[in-house]
Amino acid sequence: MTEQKHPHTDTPSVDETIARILAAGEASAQEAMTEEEEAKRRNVLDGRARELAEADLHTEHDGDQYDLFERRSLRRVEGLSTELEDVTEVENRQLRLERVVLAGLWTTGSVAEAEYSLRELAALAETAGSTVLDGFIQRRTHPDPGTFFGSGKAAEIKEAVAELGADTVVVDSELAPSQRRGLEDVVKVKVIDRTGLILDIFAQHAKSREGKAQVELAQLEYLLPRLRGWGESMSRQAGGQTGAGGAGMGSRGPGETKIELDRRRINQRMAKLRREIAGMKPARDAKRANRRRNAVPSVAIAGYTNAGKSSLLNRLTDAGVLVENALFATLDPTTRKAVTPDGIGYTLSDTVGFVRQLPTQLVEAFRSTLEEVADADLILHVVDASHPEPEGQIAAVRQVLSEVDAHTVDEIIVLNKADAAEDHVIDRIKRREPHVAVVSARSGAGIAELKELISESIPRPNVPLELLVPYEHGEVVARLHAEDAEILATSYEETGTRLSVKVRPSLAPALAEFSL
Ligand SMILES: Nc1nc2c(ncn2[C@@H]2O[C@H](COP(=O)(O)OP(=O)(O)OP(=O)(O)O)[C@@H](O)[C@H]2O)c(=O)[nH]1
Ligand SMILES: [Mg+2]
Repeated sequence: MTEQKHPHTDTPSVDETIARILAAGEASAQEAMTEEEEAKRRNVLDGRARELAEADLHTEHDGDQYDLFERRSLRRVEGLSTELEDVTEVENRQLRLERVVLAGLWTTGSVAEAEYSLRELAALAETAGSTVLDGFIQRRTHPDPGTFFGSGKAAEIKEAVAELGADTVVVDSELAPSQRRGLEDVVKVKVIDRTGLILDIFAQHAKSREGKAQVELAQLEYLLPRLRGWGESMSRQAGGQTGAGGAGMGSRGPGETKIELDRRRINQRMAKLRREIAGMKPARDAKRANRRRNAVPSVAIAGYTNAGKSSLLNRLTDAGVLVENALFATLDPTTRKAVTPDGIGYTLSDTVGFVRQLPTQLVEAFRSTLEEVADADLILHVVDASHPEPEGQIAAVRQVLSEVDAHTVDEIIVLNKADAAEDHVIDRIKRREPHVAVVSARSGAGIAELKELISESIPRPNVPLELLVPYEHGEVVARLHAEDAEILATSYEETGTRLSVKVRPSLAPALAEFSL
């Protein structure tokens, strides 16, 4: 990511930027910290920034990663867009983020939490293809109703924007439409919020027809209530009809007609998308029903974005799924066949990553995809153990899981990136969680143990049978080996092969004639 990022020598590096974010946070925190604490926090920040900048490392299990090549070749090139003459031109559905300034409000919790959140916003912005120039945190109990930040901070942001030549301010919350507009009027460049940014990344990464439809639906849902803001600016542009005239006049002006037209078009488009998405469900349901009929256990991989879900899928199945050190690399679920060490087959699905404040529009639009997680026999909840605050990520993931009714499914916490994690963090989580596996998808450490744990945790064949299979029916023995049967004992007698097995209920009737 770094190679195309520094067209000017005076462009600050990400590390410098992140360091400044930290400095700003510290200034507002007014907390005395020991040197040691300070050094530790600084490392955490540096590490994060480095991590997203460093070249990706792939294992042989990740395959050729053709998608990654394609995605890289589509990355935005800085400096191609024309400056906005008028901020009211902002068009939500095609954000052109390039040189951005981040700003967040710190209302509750510790300063560290506010920083994690802003640092994550920096990673999100980078994933969307922009260069992060600076970041601000304001300590304030309530957002300003007009401009979100207080007037002093808003002016400071405006100065930074002008000085650094930023074209966008990204706010680390969801803004009310009027606040977004109010802040834009102060800083004079476009303002987008966290939700808009996440939607933009999803739009860039969606590949399948279903994924694209889901993202578009979420974007339109986000846009609809914000239309009024855009409409007002349009009529303002058209000559100020809404100016001093009050609501009556504004609602009858040409701008209003346009809003209504837009609104109707958007509603029609949303209805069409909903129908399309619903239309894709039967194929998925059929697949699921088929799996259920054959009693193939299903395991879903879920977890925070960038936790290593795709890497783990590749490690467990050699699937060659896209692995990228970017947020929301995977949007389209991939399902692969896997087998336990003792030969029981199961399906393993990779899913879209979660994030704090995952836009509700996305949870809704992706509901059909996420329902597969709820339908699984087991969830592998992958956690980046090298992250400074894994517990916060676990909580955010569980929040989304409960929104899609997946919180009752059996769960194994898979502490990934053990190669880069600190032991005390791993110990801390192990003490708190009942089912934990510690692995490194990168090095392969702990993978064998995880496979055993999966094997013990999925529904196993449970109908015990004693069979005597005549030698001329060798195909039956072969089938027992190939199908999901657990072979407990085998002996060879005069009249045939004697087997003590456990099979799935669906297979038992076919074996009745050989039963003892
Ligand atoms: N150090 C270390 N890095 C890892 C490990 N597993 C994955 N990574 C890295 O973490 C980054 C994210 O990996 P992915 O597998 O794409 O993560 P994901 O959870 O699928 O991410 P999304 O699809 O974006 O939600 C990549 O740069 C991986 O190389 C690990 O065990 N150790
Ligand atoms: Mg992934």
